[in-house]
Amino acid sequence: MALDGKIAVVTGAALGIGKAITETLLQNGAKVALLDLNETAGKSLMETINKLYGQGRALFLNCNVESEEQIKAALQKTAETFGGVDILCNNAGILNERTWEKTVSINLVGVIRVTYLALEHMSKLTGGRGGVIVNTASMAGIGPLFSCPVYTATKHGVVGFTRAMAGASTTSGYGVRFNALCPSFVQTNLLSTLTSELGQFANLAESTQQLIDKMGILNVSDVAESVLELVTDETKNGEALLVFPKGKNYMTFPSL
Ligand SMILES: NC(=O)C1=CN([C@@H]2O[C@H](COP(=O)(O)OP(=O)(O)OC[C@H]3O[C@@H](n4cnc5c(N)ncnc54)[C@H](O)[C@@H]3O)[C@@H](O)[C@H]2O)C=CC1
Ligand SMILES: CCCCCC(=O)/C=C/C=C\C/C=C\C/C=C\CCCC(=O)O
Repeated sequence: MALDGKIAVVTGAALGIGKAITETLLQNGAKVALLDLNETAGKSLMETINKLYGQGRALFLNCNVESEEQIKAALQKTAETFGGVDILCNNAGILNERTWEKTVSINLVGVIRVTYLALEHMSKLTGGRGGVIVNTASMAGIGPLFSCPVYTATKHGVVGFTRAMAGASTTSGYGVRFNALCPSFVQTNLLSTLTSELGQFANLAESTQQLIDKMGILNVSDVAESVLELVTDETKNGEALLVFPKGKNYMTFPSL
């Protein structure tokens, strides 16, 4: 899938991995709607984008993925401004084992909520052009992080949702591919604030740090390049792409 002129929506676009995904999609010719609840960071990124790419390639929309109303409005504005939606990157996420219901609401329910509302614009069954959805899960969507059981559960949920939606799309004819991105540890605010967010599992902070030291840390641009692969390679549907500092590979699941 060539990206020239394609229209992308990225959630959690203002910082971290979402910011890098946004920059990579822009560099490859897409127009991007940046959805985030951090208005200060979102507007600042827009200023940079406008200087680099000129006006009209990107649009910042203040949107909390917990709000159906705000998501609907953001998708409508994107479709009106750019002329549809071809690519969705469900990337917004938090790690907080204290406010664990919020973690579920953003990381898992948020992905489902944005996906269903975006499909109204993207699915060929409802007048869309088809396209591709990439969900940022995590390697914790494949294996357990002992210090973050709820975060782990949400990411396993995202991988399962992505694979089931890929099958539903193929069988029903949405014309939309679905893939999950599963990075190991990435240098962002989420990782640097980790120790204060573990709640009742704070005693496991040290063993988690040992795991981080052992696995190493990715930079956001490596992760964004993997998103580009999942977006552009039209053979990929229902995949979970594992991304490590030393390389990447597609997860093989047991066939049932
Ligand atoms: N940093 C890491 O080591 C890894 C992160 N991930 C996942 O990558 C995704 C992005 O995380 P990072 O860039 O590391 O985090 P980050 O904290 O650097 O950035 C997250 C962005 O999402 C936005 N956001 C948070 N809640 C939101 C909401 N309710 N609605 C809209 N926007 C919201 C924030 O304002 C921020 O701009 C998350 O889903 C995370 O679970 C996956 C694997 C590793
Ligand atoms: C705890 C920080 C979480 C940062 C964000 C994230 O999603 C990173 C995940 C990276 C890798 C974890 C994946 C699987 C766990 C593999 C082995 C688990 C060993 C058990 C343990 O000590 O936790």
